[in-house]
Amino acid sequence: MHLGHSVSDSNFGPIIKLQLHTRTAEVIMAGPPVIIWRNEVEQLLQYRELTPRLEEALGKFSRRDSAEVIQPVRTTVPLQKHSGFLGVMPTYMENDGVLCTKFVCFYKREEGSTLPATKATVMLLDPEYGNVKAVMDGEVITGMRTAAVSAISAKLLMRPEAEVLTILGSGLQALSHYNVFTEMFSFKEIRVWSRTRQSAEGFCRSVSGPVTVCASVEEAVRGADAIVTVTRCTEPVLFGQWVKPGAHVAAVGACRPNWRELDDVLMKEAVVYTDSREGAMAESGDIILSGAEVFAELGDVINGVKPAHRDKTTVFKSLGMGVEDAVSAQLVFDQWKAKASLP
Ligand SMILES: NC(=O)C1=CN([C@@H]2O[C@H](COP(=O)(O)OP(=O)(O)OC[C@H]3O[C@@H](n4cnc5c(N)ncnc54)[C@H](O)[C@@H]3O)[C@@H](O)[C@H]2O)C=CC1
Ligand SMILES: O=C(O)C1=NCCCC1
Repeated sequence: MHLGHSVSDSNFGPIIKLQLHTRTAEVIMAGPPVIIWRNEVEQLLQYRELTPRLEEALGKFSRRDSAEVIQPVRTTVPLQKHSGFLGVMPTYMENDGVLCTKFVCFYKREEGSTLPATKATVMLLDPEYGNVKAVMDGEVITGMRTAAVSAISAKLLMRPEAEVLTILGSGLQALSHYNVFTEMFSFKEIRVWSRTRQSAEGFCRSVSGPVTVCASVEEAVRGADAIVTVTRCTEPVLFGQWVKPGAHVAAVGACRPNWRELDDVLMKEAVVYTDSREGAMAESGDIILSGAEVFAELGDVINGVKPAHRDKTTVFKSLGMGVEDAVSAQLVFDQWKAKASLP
């Protein structure tokens, strides 16, 4: 460390009358964090760049090397009056110099509510000095990184000859999952089920290709090779008796220990993979209440330490991880700087 200039009161007031490191002065003079809001995040984040970074990050997380990733299970604060939770999701990636926190509020919502299930903000910090470098809208990041991780699970666990994809739910996650699954795979048929035909039809109008609206979950999932569950339900909606043997299920909703999307039959018959074992044991009602065994993390498969049972029925139980937000936010920030021609 070399010492920089002496800064006098006349320049900076009483706050800094110190020998400052040149770098410290730069940080202080760097000004407020940049704000990168929804439209800009949408323009800057692309699956083709995001997905390989997420795959690498899942592998790093599962190595449990504190120089690669420190990411505790998220802290949740109940917002009882609003049937919701605040989740705080810090992550530090020492080797990559990435320090990040996401704040995400998520809600159970009343039957028929059209309010969104989640609202999120992401902060990127300088790990050496602790100043906030960027504040970003977290909605697009949450939508895209969650869908991209489900697509990674399908790449690893779905049968290569898969033809039929079913999406249960028709909200934000349904849309981001449709986008990345159709970008990465070639399905012959895509089906959607939602609680009302109207919202399923609205979903079909919002996407670029043909989607079959199904009247029941059973009709939607019978014979499907890949099933994505992206609902806000708190009781099982997908039952094992309807699921084709060898199908792959990416289960994204039900992120509280007493919430369910999948029934016990499916949980016990399938080989169960998660993003984080600790997260799953703390937060996943589908795992905790069914007593199903977690076979592996996705990162274990990526690292080659656990097999991908493509021949069997597989469930990827996604809870969402801070490291996914950290990698996404760093990518957005890098792209933003490149666009602004900054170092
Ligand atoms: N694993 C992860 O990393 C993440 C999980 N999530 C979870 O994914 C789920 C979907 O999120 P979004 O698409 O953002 O929500 P959204 O509110 O945009 O869409 C939710 C969908 O679930 C349907 N739904 C609501 N209650 C239902 C019920 N009782 N039975 C069946 N369907 C029901 C709605 O009609 C809608 O189609 C939520 O549970 C959310 O908490 C969200 C972000 C990240
Ligand atoms: O990882 C996330 O972000 C979320 N996970 C589950 C619930 C809402 C947000």
